[in-house]
Amino acid sequence: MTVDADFSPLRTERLTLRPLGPEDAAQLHRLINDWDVVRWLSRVPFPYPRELADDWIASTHKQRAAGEAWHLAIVGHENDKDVLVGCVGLMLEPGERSAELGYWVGRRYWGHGVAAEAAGRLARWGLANLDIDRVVANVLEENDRSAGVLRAVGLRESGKGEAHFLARGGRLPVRLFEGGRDEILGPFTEAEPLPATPASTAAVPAADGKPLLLVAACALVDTDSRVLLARRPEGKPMAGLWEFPGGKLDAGETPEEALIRELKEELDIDVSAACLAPFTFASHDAGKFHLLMPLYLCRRWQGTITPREGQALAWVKANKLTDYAMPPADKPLVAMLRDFL
Ligand SMILES: Nc1nc2c([nH]c(=O)n2[C@@H]2O[C@H](COP(=O)(O)OP(=O)(O)OP(=O)(O)O)[C@@H](O)[C@H]2O)c(=O)[nH]1
Repeated sequence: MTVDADFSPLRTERLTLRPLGPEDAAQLHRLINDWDVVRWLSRVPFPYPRELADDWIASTHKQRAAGEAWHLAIVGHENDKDVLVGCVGLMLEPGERSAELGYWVGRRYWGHGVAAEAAGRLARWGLANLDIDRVVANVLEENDRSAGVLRAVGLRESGKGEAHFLARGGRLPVRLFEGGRDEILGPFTEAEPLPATPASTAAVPAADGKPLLLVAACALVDTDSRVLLARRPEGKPMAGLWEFPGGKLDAGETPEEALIRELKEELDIDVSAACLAPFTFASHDAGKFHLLMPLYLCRRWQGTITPREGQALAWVKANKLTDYAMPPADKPLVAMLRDFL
């Protein structure tokens, strides 16, 4: 298997998505030089010259290094061996906060749900790790099978358009698809389980009849008045959104105690309660529950901030906070921080 230092392979139950290597060129060419595959693809010629496989594989590394596109090999496991079965890609749309999803699977691997499994994995990775809020795609008007794949990933049909199909030598009608974070990662309110311990839900329901979820959060502020944001990692509801470090209260904890514990667990820093200054709070209807989140300010801590849960971190100037996509509950907090700092 190709090991690419800049990209850790993504795994699903049956598949591995990894960067393509020169050794994939022959198999890639065997699979894609097939009219039944190419006729559905817009940017692929037919017949497909063997050298193009090498050139295209090389270009995928450049595009990934430039942060423009992530084209990956879909690798399955057959008779205890890894085999290339197709490709999947996500291409950023400059200035749009969206990326275009594309994929193809070799004919002999059709009918096993490979495309949906691979495309779904890459779409979820993209929403959690790239600066996008939407995944878009298009399929040739009569390509019902691919439309089904996109629906399985969580995209919905949003309109009609036209695209150039290289192998067919012209523009043809396409169906446009798109999906946002809620559709592809699952809606926050349904995916988010209520806390296992009742400690962070108040005994008395909120006025709207929903349990109150108590979360303590903290704006760590450095000497340049920048605020630390942490990105919710893949697998959590609202993955890819930026938030203030913190978390739910455990049984018997005060908000300060919860925060001190969370800051240690998430960032490996020691904070004393005396350094946590109450700043403001969020009160937000999150669907199944009502979120009540005190936000503290902290300018002093001990230790080096280290992302212990694999989360991306960013030190952000107050006037740049709105450039970061955050959960809806945080929006009023950002405005207050901007005015204060
Ligand atoms: N820490 C934090 N949580 C926030 C913010 N904004 C916001 O809506 N939340 C919500 O508050 C809840 C905190 O949950 P969490 O999942 O981070 O809590 P946790 O650390 O206890 O995580 P865990 O349940 O995965 O162990 C989530 O529903 C989260 O979406 C924020 O700025 N910081």
